[in-house]
Formats: sequence, C-alpha cells, structure tokens
Amino acid sequence: MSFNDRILQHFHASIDTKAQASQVLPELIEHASRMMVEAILNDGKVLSCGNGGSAGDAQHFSSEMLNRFERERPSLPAMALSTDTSTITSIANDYSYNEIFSKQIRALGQPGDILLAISTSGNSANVIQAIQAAHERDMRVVALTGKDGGNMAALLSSEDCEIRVPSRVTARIQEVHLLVIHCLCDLIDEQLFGGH
Ligand SMILES: O=C(CO)[C@@H](O)[C@H](O)[C@H](O)[C@H](O)COP(=O)(O)O
Ligand SMILES: [Zn+2]
Repeated sequence: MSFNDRILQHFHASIDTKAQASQVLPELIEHASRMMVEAILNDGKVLSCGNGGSAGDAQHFSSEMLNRFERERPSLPAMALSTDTSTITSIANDYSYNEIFSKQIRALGQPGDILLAISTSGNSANVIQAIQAAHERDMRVVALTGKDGGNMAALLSSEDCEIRVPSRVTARIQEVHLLVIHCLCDLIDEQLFGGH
C-alpha cells in the first residue's frame, strides 16, 4: 500500500469512528458537562488523569479550563495529575506506578470534585485506582473509555458517567476523546457564560 493510501485509510477510519460516535455520545457528553458545571458552581474542580496519549488529553482539558477555550472568560478550576514529574516519579519509585494518581487524589480531591479519568482500554491500573480514590473522597467520575470499557466500566456507579467510544482501535478512540474534550469545554462555557 502506498503512503498516500495509508494516510487516506487513517483519515477515513477516523471519520467513520467519529460518525459512529456522533450517534451514541451526545447525551452522555451533555450529562458529563452538567456534572462538571455543577461541581464548579459549588466551588469544586476537575482533576484529570490518563497515560500516554491520554495523559496529553488530561492536560489538554485542564489547560483549556485554566486558560481558555474559544472565548474570553475567567479561568476555571482544573488540574491534570500527569504533570508533576517529581511527585509521579517519587510515588512510582517508593510505592507503585499504579498509585501515581490515587495518592494525589487522596490529598487534593474534595467531596463534590470531578475526576476526568481517561483510558482507551479502561484497564490502566493507575486510572482504576484513581477512580477508587475519587469514590473514597465522594467525588463523581467522568470516564472517557473505548473498546468494552474494561475494568473501569464495572467500577463506575450510577452517579458517574462513562463516555465510551465505539471502537477497538486505540488511536481512533483517542481521536474521539479529544473531540469529546472540546465538546465538554464548549458546553461548560455555554452553561457558565451564556450563549455564543
Ligand atoms: O498514544 C498512544 C497510542 O496512540 C499511547 O501512548 C497510549 O496512550 C499508551 O499506550 C497508554 O499506556 C494506553 O493506555 P490506555 O489508553 O489503555 O489506558
Ligand atoms: Zn497516540
């Protein structure tokens, strides 16, 4: 296959996955945005976590909250748990890589806060432990997953919200996760700062 064909295959697969996701995700995305707005209006915040590309997604979300998305507005309270290398390396070194997010949540998470937990497989042990720690802190969870939702799906309560991308391909799932994050930012701004 030529490089051009390979590239077109990626583009078409991405477009197909987004089209399928558009059939099943909008209500869930709206619900998740309302959860986040409720938390923010009650002086809460959104903590986010994930591994690899999903760590980038967690940071992408928090930067758009803390700085801005598409309009001028005040900073919104969010924090990615994948950014502090001193904290992450020391927890991984002294305890376990599986605890790098949960230990931060036990210190920073407050009742009413939201955890944005991102994993394409739903099976990353550190994200699973983050969800357990969030529940212990009376936080609600918005989970971005894919495939069959993995062990994360089974762990979520009726108070939480799972946004599961209908695909088994990690890259395609990540591409939709980023779109979901931008939808969340837009809906949060719309609810907090009015029509645009
Ligand atoms: O970005 C990619 C693949 O596109 C990778 O870095 C990927 O995020 C990593 O393999 C992650 O460790 C996968 O974790 P998860 O999505 O299953 O939780
Ligand atoms: Zn990637």
